[in-house]
Formats: sequence, structure tokens, C-alpha cells
Amino acid sequence: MTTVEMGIPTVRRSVSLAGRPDVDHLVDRFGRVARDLRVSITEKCSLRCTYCMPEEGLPAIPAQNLLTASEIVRLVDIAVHRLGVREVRFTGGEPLMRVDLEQMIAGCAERVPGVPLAMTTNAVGLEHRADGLARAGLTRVNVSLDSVDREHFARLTRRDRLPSVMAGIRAAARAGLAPMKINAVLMPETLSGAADLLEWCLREGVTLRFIEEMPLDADHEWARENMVTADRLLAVLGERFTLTEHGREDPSAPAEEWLVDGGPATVGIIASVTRSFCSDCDRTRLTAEGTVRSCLFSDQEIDLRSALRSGADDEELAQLWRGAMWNKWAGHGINADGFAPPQRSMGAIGG
Ligand SMILES: Nc1nc2c(ncn2[C@@H]2O[C@H](COP(=O)(O)OP(=O)(O)OP(=O)(O)O)[C@@H](O)[C@H]2O)c(=O)[nH]1
Ligand SMILES: C[S@@+](CC[C@H](N)C(=O)[O-])C[C@H]1O[C@@H](n2cnc3c(N)ncnc32)[C@H](O)[C@@H]1O
Ligand code: SF4
Ligand code: SF4
Repeated sequence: MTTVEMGIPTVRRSVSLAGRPDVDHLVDRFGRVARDLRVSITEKCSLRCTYCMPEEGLPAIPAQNLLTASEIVRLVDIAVHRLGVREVRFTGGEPLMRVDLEQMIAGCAERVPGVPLAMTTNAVGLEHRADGLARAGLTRVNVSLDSVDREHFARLTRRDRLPSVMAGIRAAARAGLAPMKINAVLMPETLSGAADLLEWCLREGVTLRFIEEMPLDADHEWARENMVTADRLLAVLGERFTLTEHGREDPSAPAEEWLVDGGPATVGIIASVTRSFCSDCDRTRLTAEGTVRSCLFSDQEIDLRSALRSGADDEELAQLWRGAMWNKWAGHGINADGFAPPQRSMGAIGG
């Protein structure tokens, strides 16, 4: 399948709160509390990673359906002050594709002072914006970088932009956007360069985390038998480094860590498929079109944008959000019989 649509999830305007305790924060039926908000701000991207986007990019979201910077600031304010969110991460698509990103960050920094404002980015062009983003109030960035081999990088991302990414990483470090983490999705074609990537990150003083590929690619080519597992990666890295299991930063952190050659440097693995961490999930998501998505894999979304634009007050919006999260599933279900991937691909959800 090569031509891909963005996917039309089931978008609802109301949701059942039956059985929900009368608390402010975002609880679900499994006792989890969402404190980590991920806000997708665009479907556009400067790269076309094969595990995420179709070659032609995602269909454009009509401008009137995209949340504006001030709408995003308002929803972030509600999330923090009414729903107990403690950290906000901007993602996409590629967040740097929005020219009003600095304005959005500055608005959030003013409304929710002290709350960490992070961004997940491919770092293309970050070189020119890192200082301004730091001044606006961005606290840290995680950067996607799958290979330090220029040819491998260009093949995987369908764009020859490795030098720009490296320059972006260095500029972000100089701007104080730290601690910075590098994310690398595990793919068969880049596995042979995994140890070189780790060596590069150790030299640059940034933390590397490898990620198992999830069935969220727009081309629907993910296949369990082709995916590189955490165990396979550990065997490959073990040929060059001594790795010692070190556990998780905190129980809801997606990455398990290993000390590299006795430490203190670590390498992380986000093993979403073979060692799922859904039972400790603390995430809530806002899509670029203003729907709440309770799980990466759940296509049932709650529409905040329509409510917001038809005059709902902050408490009404907060209550819709609480309902969306109360109905969150137990987990992604990738390992269950009959699993079907969601309609939206990763770039259309906000990874
Ligand atoms: N299964 C699952 N994987 C996720 C989720 N969110 C992010 N990921 C994966 O984890 C990777 C890293 O996510 P980041 O955007 O860097 O965020 P993070 O790991 O929460 O960031 P830190 O707070 O710096 O640890 C992404 O590339 C996704 O592949 C999630 O909710 N569920
Ligand atoms: C969708 S991107 C959006 C932010 C930004 N464009 C970037 O690449 O960092 C967010 C994260 O999702 C990850 N990702 C994309 N597709 C994935 C997949 N199929 N499985 C696992 N992670 C994926 C990327 O590696 C990236 O770290
Ligand atoms: S992973 Fe990020 S950089 Fe790569 S195509 Fe998806 S949105 Fe773009
Ligand atoms: S797949 Fe869903 S439940 Fe599992 S960690 Fe991700 S968002 Fe949370």
C-alpha cells in the first residue's frame, strides 16, 4: 500500500463519565493518572521517515481545522491548572514547521510558569531557532536521529539532511536545551550502524535511546517478523560495549536503561512492543486538530476544538478531557490476536 490517507478516527463530542470518581485529575478505569501532555501542532514534516510518513507526506490539514497558537496555550493552561498535568511536550509532524512555535512556547511559558516545556523534533533547521526557542521558554528537546551514516540516514528519511540535524543538535546543546535525548527507531537497515550512533552520542554528551518500531507507519508495512527487538539490539551493541542493566528513571518512563562500559553514560531502550509499559502509562495527547487522544493506538477521540470554538468555558473543556481519559484502554494490544493498527499513523497522532 503506497497511497495513504491520514485516517479518520471516531471523533466524539461527548463521552460517558459513569463510575468516574469526582476528582480533578485525569484518572482512568485502570487507576492510572495522566500527568504528561503531548501536543501535536502540525502534520507537516521536513523528512519522510519510512517508519512514520508516506513518501508524499500526509494530506494537509485544512487551515481552519488546525488549533491556533492561542487555542493551544489555552488548552495547555487548562491541562495544567485544572487537570494536574506536570509536563508538556510539543510534537507532530515536525513542530519546527510551524512559524508561530516561538509565540506558542512563550504563551505557554507565561501561563504555566515552572512547568517543563519540551519538544520532540527531527532538528532540521533547529540550528537557526534553538536560541530563540530557549529564550521563549522551551526547556529541553529530544531529537530523532537514526543513523550517523549519511547514506543510511538519507535512505531512511528520504531526505539528505544529516548535516542539518547534527548542526541542530549542537546548537540546542549550546542554547542550554538540556538534558537532550536522541531517539533512534530500530530498523533492520540501520542496525549495523547502531554502535557507531552510540559512539557518536557518547562523544557529543547526549543520551541515546533506541525505540522498537510500532505498527504506526503510514505505509502499513510494519511486520512483527521484520522488526528489530530490544534483545537483538543488545546482542549487536554487546559486540562493542559492555552493557549493565540499570532499570528505569521512574516507573512511567518508557525507556529502560543500561550503563555503557560501567557508566556513568547510559543507553536506553524503549521496547514498546516486546516489553510494553502501558500499565504505567501517564500520557494524554492533543492532536493538531484539537482532539484528545487517550492512547497512541485508540482511534476514539474527543473533540475539544468544536466545543472551544462554540464558547465552552474552561471547566466544560476540562470535563470533556476527563471523560476522554476515563475511557482510556488498558494498552495498545499489539500482542493480542486480531490486533489492527489505528487509522492515524504516528506523524498524524504526534509521537
Ligand atoms: N508505546 C508508547 N510509545 C511512546 C509513547 N510516547 C512516545 N513513545 C515512543 O517513545 C519515543 C520517545 O518519546 P519522546 O517524544 O522522546 O518522549 P519521552 O520518551 O516521554 O521523553 P522524556 O521525558 O525525555 O523521557 C517516541 O519516539 C515513541 O516511539 C507512548 O505513549 N506509548
Ligand atoms: C512522530 S515524531 C514527531 C516529532 C519529530 N518529527 C521527530 O521525529 O522527533 C515523534 C517520535 O515518534 C517516533 N516514531 C515515528 N514513527 C514510529 C514508529 N512507527 N514506531 C516507533 N516510533 C516512531 C519518532 O522516531 C520520533 O521520535
Ligand atoms: S518521525 Fe518525525 S521526522 Fe520522521 S517523518 Fe515522522 S514526523 Fe517526520
Ligand atoms: S500504547 Fe497507549 S497505553 Fe501504552 S504507553 Fe502508549 S499511550 Fe500509553
